[in-house]
Amino acid sequence: EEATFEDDSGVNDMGSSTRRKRFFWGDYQSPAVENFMKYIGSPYNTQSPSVDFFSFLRDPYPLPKGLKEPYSEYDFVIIGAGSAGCALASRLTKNRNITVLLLETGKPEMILTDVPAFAPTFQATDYVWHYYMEPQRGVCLGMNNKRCFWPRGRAVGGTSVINYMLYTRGRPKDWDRIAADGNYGWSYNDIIKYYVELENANLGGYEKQPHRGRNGEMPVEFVKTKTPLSNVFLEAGRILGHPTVDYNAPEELGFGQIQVTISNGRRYSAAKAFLHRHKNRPNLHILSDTTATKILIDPQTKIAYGVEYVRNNLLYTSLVRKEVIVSAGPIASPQLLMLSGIGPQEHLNSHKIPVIHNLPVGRRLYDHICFPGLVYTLNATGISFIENRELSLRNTISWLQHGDTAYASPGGVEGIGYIKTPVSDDPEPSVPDIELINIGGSIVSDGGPGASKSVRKGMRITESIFDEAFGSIDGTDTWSTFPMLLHPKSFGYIELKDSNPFSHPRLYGNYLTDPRDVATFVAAIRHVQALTATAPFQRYGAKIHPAKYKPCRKHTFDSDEYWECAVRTLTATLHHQIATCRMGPAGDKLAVVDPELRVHGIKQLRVVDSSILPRTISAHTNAPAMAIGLKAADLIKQTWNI
Ligand SMILES: Cc1cc2nc3c(=O)[nH]c(=O)nc-3n(C[C@H](O)[C@H](O)[C@H](O)COP(=O)(O)OP(=O)(O)OC[C@H]3O[C@@H](n4cnc5c(N)ncnc54)[C@H](O)[C@@H]3O)c2cc1C
Repeated sequence: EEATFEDDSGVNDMGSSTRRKRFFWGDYQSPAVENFMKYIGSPYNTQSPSVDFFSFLRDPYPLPKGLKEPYSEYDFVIIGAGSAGCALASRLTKNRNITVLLLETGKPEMILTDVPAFAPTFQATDYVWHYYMEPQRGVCLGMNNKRCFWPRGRAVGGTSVINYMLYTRGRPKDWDRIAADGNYGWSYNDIIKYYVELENANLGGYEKQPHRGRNGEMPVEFVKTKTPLSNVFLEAGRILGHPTVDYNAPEELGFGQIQVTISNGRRYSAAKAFLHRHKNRPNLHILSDTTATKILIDPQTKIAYGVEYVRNNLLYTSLVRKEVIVSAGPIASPQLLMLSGIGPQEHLNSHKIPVIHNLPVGRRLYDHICFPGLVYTLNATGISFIENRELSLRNTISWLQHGDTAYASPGGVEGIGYIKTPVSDDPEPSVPDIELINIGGSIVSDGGPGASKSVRKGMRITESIFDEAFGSIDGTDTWSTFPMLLHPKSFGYIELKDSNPFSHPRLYGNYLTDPRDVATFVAAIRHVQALTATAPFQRYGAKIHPAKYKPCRKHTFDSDEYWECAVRTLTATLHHQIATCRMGPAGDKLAVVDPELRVHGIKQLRVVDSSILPRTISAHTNAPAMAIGLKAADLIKQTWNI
């Protein structure tokens, strides 16, 4: 399969020549999505530019007045306007003498992406990349074709446009361990500065603490509407010795009310926080619907000097005076490096990609998986989120006016609890091995007649597995917590499928290949059982639902073997893939970038996004990605004295 280019070179309106060719690439088609919702993320198809029926609802990023084409040269080109890329672009362009081109495959956000409750729905649209993990024996057994779905955001704002908006920073020890590996400048004391810088914390009672920021662009708040179950979780936690805390505070482990990047009931993406207010900067050019296909690197000098990208079926080249920065996220960043000749030599050879530098790109991948099947029935009605009850016209109007009601809820998540199970082998008491995600409902809450079923669909759970396990309680009042494995021993990797920049790479999760990961899940489930046995939960008659899963029929309900099988059936990722462009000092055999995020062995090229995280951290990865973007801006400014 080969790309063909038809010459259509032109001179742009600024008088500088831009290499511009018509672009065709084999058979790439937008992933098929079956319903109306696809149009809000309007299909992306390189064969014919799609008509965007909803463009009038989107928030456009036009080039500065009078400029019809981008310049042919910039100081920096940033590939990917995601959590990290937006933060970085905002800081670099503060200096009006510095020009930045920000390239993004996806479209700008729109009014519907602002609604927190719709978060799961976007996984059916072209606001995400529809990646699937390669089949792996013994996991994801309950998912369509036994494959786990790995969506990533495809929008100006990246994954922060479609994520669940939970705000977590990680434990101090997580960051200190990254620094101890030789990554100077990445200890907790170094990184907290960037969390404080980005936050505008409005957390009744907590915001005055020294570790919180009040002057940043990103609102961090509590959710306005909660169920009574939110306090039940905290109360039960205290009974079992988990204090109620600001879980983002450095001091102690505990349970806390959820903190979110939502303000006045509206999602705050990285684009909203970092780009909107700066979109008129003449030195920041943002191109949406634009895909970088190659980083241009001189094979002799190993200097990155530009980027090739496709926009409206035309192939462009932009050169850089200073650096190319790859912020395309943990799947696309390693893919783009490999397509550009940086990666494992043998692997690149096998795809006939000329090798510029041999590095272990994509060879390591950590992820956070969880188990969404721990569902409790209750003896009362009207106390949990149920879509059919909550997403009413009255509540829509209230949300529009006051930013409240279930529309403002991040998918029903109400709290987080960090625990250290008895099977943890981490000698450090302050590092948890499980995060409990407290839900004011469960995966059956969006079920029942006419409901969206969007969470189970987002996870790609098959209808038959779901119905057999949960059909009898679908759409009823329930409580649930998703235990998330924070520091898996198992890890995967990424490889190219081929050399087509529009192909999806091959993604290998290797979930639960280390038996200690299974043991941690089982220990977490036992802890939740103890939690729900306490008086606060028993006031509501909380009773575990004995879900029947086809692959687990031979196991007795509630045996360790049953739970292992259940976890292997509903193996759901929380989408925190990291480490595919791992950071590490020179001499670290697994490192792709150095502690200043420069690609080892290549000049003028950095990776700035969640892919650089070398180790798992006890956190969801949006806040860390934004902090990485801000820190990278300081590193780059130091390098160039700007
Ligand atoms: C469904 C879901 C829910 C999540 N929920 C949470 C949560 O509640 N809290 C939390 O902290 N984290 C959450 N995460 C994870 C978190 O949002 C991401 O880890 C984080 O946003 C990643 O930031 P990033 O900058 O590394 O990459 P991204 O934000 O993914 O940005 C990469 C950008 O690059 C673009 N791109 C890729 N290739 C190219 C190319 N070739 N040319 C141009 N552009 C390109 C992409 O379209 C994308 O916009 C969630 C993730 C998912 C998928």
